[in-house]
Amino acid sequence: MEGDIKSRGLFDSDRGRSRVSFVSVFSVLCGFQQATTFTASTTVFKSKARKEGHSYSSLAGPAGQTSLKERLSPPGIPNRQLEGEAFPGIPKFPTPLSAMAMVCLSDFEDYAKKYLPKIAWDYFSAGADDCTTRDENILAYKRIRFRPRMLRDVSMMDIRTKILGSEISFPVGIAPTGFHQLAWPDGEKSTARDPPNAFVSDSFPMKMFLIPVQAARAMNTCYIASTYSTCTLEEISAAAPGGLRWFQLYIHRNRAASQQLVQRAEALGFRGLVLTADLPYTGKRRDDVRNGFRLPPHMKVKNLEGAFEGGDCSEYGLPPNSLDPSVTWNDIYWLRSLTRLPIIIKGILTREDAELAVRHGVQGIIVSNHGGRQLDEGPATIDALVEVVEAVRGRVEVYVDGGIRKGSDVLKALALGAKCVFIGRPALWGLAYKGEEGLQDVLRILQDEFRLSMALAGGEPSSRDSEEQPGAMSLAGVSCLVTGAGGFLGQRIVRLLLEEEEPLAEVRLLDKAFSDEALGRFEKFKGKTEVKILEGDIRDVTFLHRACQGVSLVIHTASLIDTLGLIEKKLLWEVNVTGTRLLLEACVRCNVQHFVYTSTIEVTGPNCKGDPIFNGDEDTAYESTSKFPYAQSKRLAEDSVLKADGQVLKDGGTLMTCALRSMYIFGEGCPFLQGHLDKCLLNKNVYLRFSRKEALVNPVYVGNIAWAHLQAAKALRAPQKAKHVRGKFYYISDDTPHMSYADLNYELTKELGFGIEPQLPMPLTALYYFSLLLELVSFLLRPFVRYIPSTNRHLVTLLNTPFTFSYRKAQQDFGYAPRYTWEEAKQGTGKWIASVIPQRRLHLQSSTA
Ligand SMILES: Cc1cc2nc3c(=O)[nH]c(=O)nc-3n(C[C@H](O)[C@H](O)[C@H](O)COP(=O)(O)O)c2cc1C
Ligand SMILES: CCCCCCC(=O)C(=O)O
Repeated sequence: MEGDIKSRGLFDSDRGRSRVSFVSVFSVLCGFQQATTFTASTTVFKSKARKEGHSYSSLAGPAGQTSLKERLSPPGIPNRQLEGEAFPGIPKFPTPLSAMAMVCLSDFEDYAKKYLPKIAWDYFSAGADDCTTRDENILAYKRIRFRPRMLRDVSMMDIRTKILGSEISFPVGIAPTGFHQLAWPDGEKSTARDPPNAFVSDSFPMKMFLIPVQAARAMNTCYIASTYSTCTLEEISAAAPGGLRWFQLYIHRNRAASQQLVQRAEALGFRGLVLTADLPYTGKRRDDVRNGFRLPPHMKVKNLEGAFEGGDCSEYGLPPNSLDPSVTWNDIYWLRSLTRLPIIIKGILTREDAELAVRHGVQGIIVSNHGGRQLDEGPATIDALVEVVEAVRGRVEVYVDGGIRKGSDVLKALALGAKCVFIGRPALWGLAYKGEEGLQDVLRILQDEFRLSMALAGGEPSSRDSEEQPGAMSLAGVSCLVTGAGGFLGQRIVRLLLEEEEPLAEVRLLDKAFSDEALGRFEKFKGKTEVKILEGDIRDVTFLHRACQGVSLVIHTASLIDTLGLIEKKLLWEVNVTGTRLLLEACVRCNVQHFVYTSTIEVTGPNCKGDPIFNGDEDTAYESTSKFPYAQSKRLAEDSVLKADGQVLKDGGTLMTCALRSMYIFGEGCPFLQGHLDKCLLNKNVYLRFSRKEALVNPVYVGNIAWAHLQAAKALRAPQKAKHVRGKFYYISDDTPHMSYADLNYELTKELGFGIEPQLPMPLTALYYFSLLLELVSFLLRPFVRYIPSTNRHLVTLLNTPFTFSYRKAQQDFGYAPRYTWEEAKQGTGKWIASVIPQRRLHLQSSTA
């Protein structure tokens, strides 16, 4: 059907716009500035002379099998002390080796430096040439300063994050490093074992930050296993089945060997493929040259055993020149043809390469300079991060490694846009200290420091950009299409868009038809923004195509709402599901980048068992069994919207979407409130009680849910926020007190002298079976007459199940905060109800006469 597009420039004057100023609840966490003095406490690389060290030969015993105690026990200290045994009569701690002595990561460094064989230490600590970049990685962090914020309730902080869809306990993973057996006999098996066995921190002062027990105990992090591991991939994955592992690949001249490695890793359950891009040749590490670095005979690059001919393993365990220096960007396509694993490229330092990485379809970027071991005098990674994050604009995840030695370094990296950081050498020092336990200690200290820094800085780095980047959270100059613009919510969204302090370029209002009242209301909010009215059908592809042309943001509220089963399922599907999918397709064709979908709490429930939820959130597990057509149609539509996130637009851009699951919406113009009011007027000004008092829900005021749409749209446009928001759904409630639906009607109007029935018309169970009976009657009559009962089981459950949700995640991720208080919402709505009473009475009189 051809849509009738009435495109009129409604408003041409900009006077009289009301002022909207948004004061973000979450604001800048971190900025950075140059420090005037360097405190350079990291002198370990330069000034500390080594006192003693093992000789290289002590690593390999007669049969290449020296025991752990022999290998790591420092001269003069009995081996048993390493196992925590006390000398007879001497207390177990403090000793220089007890975990209590290890306070920060440099303690582990000191330990490793002191007790590792010199050749191993030198290999681990090596940087290329003068080690300028290696040291700069650390110094650059010291030049960055926080702008701490106060009084922001940091009593509960959730430090979990997700990388490529997998949750990790805090944003630190283990970078790929070679030859872990040089640090600990079990080598990479110990490293792999660590993350899933991680800990719950009980060290002071972290108790006060403990997040809910289940989350804390199930801690996990990501380990990237190197091609140059001294254990096989099979051994590594068997050591910690189920742990989150990625595999790091160097491409060798023997491509078949590389291909086989990739496929082995995928089959073994590694969940990401990290291609290291910065090592076509090995950088010049002077100490390795001086030491004539070779692996001891009992250690091998086990994953590549047999891949190369000849016994010369003089270049880091493999024959010289076995790496392929001819690798190019096109090899990403080759890798893509070998595996379905997400590809993460490691070693990116410039915006140009970041753009190429995105264009070649990688899923993640690790900003890295290989710990300063490759090109010397390139940038510190934390400095390069800023440039890469800007270039990537939220299209793929960005991580960083190099120089992270403190929890506050992690916070800085996150504040500057990294999704997660990786540690290289510190993990090796932990291993050298006590194998997997030592690595756990390193992670625990880093985690505690991170949490403490975050609390002291005043909150989460994800929220840093709202004040920091002027314009980042704005719709200035945007062309926006609002579907369902003539509806109760749509109208309010349009009003807020037109009231934006920084005007949009254009707002297109799409609906099947607009009432004159609605058009009149829009007129009131006229401003600088051009407004176009588009009347047509959401199922009309041509109409949608024209509506989306030249638009960069779509707010899709159009939907048929049906709690009674009044609407034919086919029509409900066509509008709610097919209409949404057609609109998404039109967005892809017309290069619309941002899409906000109005979903509903009914997508979640309540389910037919009436399982309650109190103060739930996006992570609350719930069996959503409702087959009610409206709920189902919204669930499918929401699913399509969230799955569309990341779709490539016709011009090569990316579609970014999110969905807002709205609570029941009340406010001026609410059709449901009007329906209840009519019944109340007919019942001698007493509201019917259709929900029991205990069935607490938290409805949302229309001004607040409309505001959430604008906030979500702004967040999708701001790269720092978009990465958190894209592809996600959010519950949107506000500070309306929790009460039953029936009590809401009463609360809004009690000042007008209305009352409410004290009880349900019959006990809840009876009401439920009565509804079932009516449904049966309706079913039996269907061949003869269409009878829609006034109640049904779904409605009884919906109205009588406690179901409340917090808006905390929306607040965290995109700074949503209700714009109107409950008092304001109540007053505005109450006034509106009062204003419509006379005309409703007249209407009722005439229709009952
Ligand atoms: C001893 C050592 C071995 C390394 N081996 C690898 C490797 O096999 N593959 C790789 O991609 N990066 C390797 N790297 C680089 C690390 O993945 C990481 O980029 C670097 O260590 C981060 O710096 P940091 O040590 O300051 O944390 C190695 C680094 C070190 C120190
Ligand atoms: C021939 C390349 C050897 C690399 C060994 C591991 C590594 O990346 C490193 O930096 O060391």
